[in-house]
Parts: sequence; C-alpha cells; structure tokens
Amino acid sequence: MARYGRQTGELMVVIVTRTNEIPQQNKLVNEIVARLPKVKSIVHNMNSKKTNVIMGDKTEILWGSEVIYDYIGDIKFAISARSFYQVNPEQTKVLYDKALEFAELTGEESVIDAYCGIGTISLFLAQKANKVFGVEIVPEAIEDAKRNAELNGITNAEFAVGEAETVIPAWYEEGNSAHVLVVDPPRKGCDEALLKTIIDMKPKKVVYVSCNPATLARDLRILEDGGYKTIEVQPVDMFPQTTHCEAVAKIVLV
Ligand SMILES: C[S@@+](CC[C@H](N)C(=O)[O-])C[C@H]1O[C@@H](n2cnc3c(N)ncnc32)[C@H](O)[C@@H]1O
Repeated sequence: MARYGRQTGELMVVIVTRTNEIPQQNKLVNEIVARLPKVKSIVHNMNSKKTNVIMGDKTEILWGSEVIYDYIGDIKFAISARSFYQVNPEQTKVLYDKALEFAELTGEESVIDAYCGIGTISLFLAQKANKVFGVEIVPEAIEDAKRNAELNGITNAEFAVGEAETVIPAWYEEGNSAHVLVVDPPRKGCDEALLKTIIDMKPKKVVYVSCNPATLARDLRILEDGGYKTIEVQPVDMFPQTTHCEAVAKIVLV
C-alpha cells in the first residue's frame, strides 16, 4: 500500500505480508529508498487473516519515520500506517466543509465525532465549537489524532480509543451529552447500539458522513423513527469512475 501526502509530497510504503518474514528485506528497502526519493517511511504490516481487511494489527517501521504528514486546508495531519485517511485529496476538503456547514456551529456547542480516525473532521469542527470529543477504534489513529491536535495548537479536542457503540453509550450513562453528533462509519454503517444512544441522548443535530448509501438509508430510517428529520443529503464524488458515492446528511431533532 502506498500513501501520499498530496500537499507535502511525502510518501509512505506499507508492505503487507501474511507471515513475519520479508525475503531479502534489506535489499527491498534499499531499492525503494534509492528509486523513490519522496519516500519518508517504509512500514511492514503483518496480516495472517483471510479477510477483506488489508492490514493486520502488527506493524513495524523498516525505515524512516513512523508517520507522514499532509495538510487538508490549513490543518496539518500526521498519518500512520494503520490510520484511515481519505483517498481523494481534492474532494476531502469539499466533504469536510459540507459536514462543517451542516453542523451549523456557533462556538458554544459540545460535539461528538464518532469514528474520528486521525481527528480530521474533529479538528475542523474544533475551530468552530466549544469542545469536541472524538472516538475511534484504532489506537494508532487516536495517537495520531492527539498529536494532530497538538501540532495545530488545538486545545478543545479530546480523543478516546474504543468502539463508538460502547464508548458513547458509556459517556451518556455517565451524564454526558452533545449538541451535535457527527458520525462517519465504515461501509457497514452505525451499530444499532450507537443509533439507540443518539435517539436517547437527543443531540439537536446529527451530521452523517457515509460511504455507503444503502446503510445510510437504513440508519436514517432508524433515526427518523426515533424523532429525527433528514433535512438534506449531499452526495460528494470521492470515488470518480466507480459506482461508489460518498454522502453527507444533515439530520435534525424535531
Ligand atoms: C470512514 S473512516 C472515517 C475516519 C475519519 N472521519 C476521516 O474522515 O478520516 C471510518 C473510521 O471508523 C473506524 N471504526 C471502524 N469501526 C469502528 C467502531 N466500531 N467504533 C469506532 N471507530 C470505528 C475506522 O478505523 C475508521 O478510522
């Protein structure tokens, strides 16, 4: 897997193997470094599982830095190998701006960013909110998110590792809530336990960023049955020349 920071020109190469061994590892690393001067990081990831998930849990740095850097708008992001990063650099800013517009923040709000990855959307939101809480299942992504807040001098964003459907219900049970909740789940959509907590917590607004219209429609039905109304859904072409379509939905409590 190759990951490219469009704004910085930095390149990360991730070699994913089934076993722990890379035959002729040093030779391979030296060749990559010699031929690709933009490479800042070479990482080995091991995935012995037969699944459609590309990377396994175990990573080691073979050469260079643990992260590469990139900018979306004015915000600088450190991105490590196992962290999610949107694949379309042109359209990512369009997508995040739409999410921010739908959130209609005034500076007073507490916001939860569920499925926050390296804190991309969270840090966009933090500039217009009172406080942002991000939740994400991949520990390395949360380390990146914390580093990214610091890197950009953003002090009103906090991040927690865990399943959104476990962490957010637990926060709610402890008496915490949010004015605005942003979700950006993987293709399978939001877990039912999270949707139930949203309905109980009653944030005034939900912004749903989705890469799968089918699960978006399914989850909107559940939210609408729970007292919400979908105001607008804006498709964003993140995957041109494919059948895939990203979308952002603005949902309000009625
Ligand atoms: C579509 S990505 C969005 C990430 C981020 N919002 C962005 O735009 O870069 C979905 C993220 O959800 C995370 N994730 C998957 N299942 C999760 C769960 N049950 N709870 C929390 N995060 C989860 C993935 O690791 C991934 O980072």
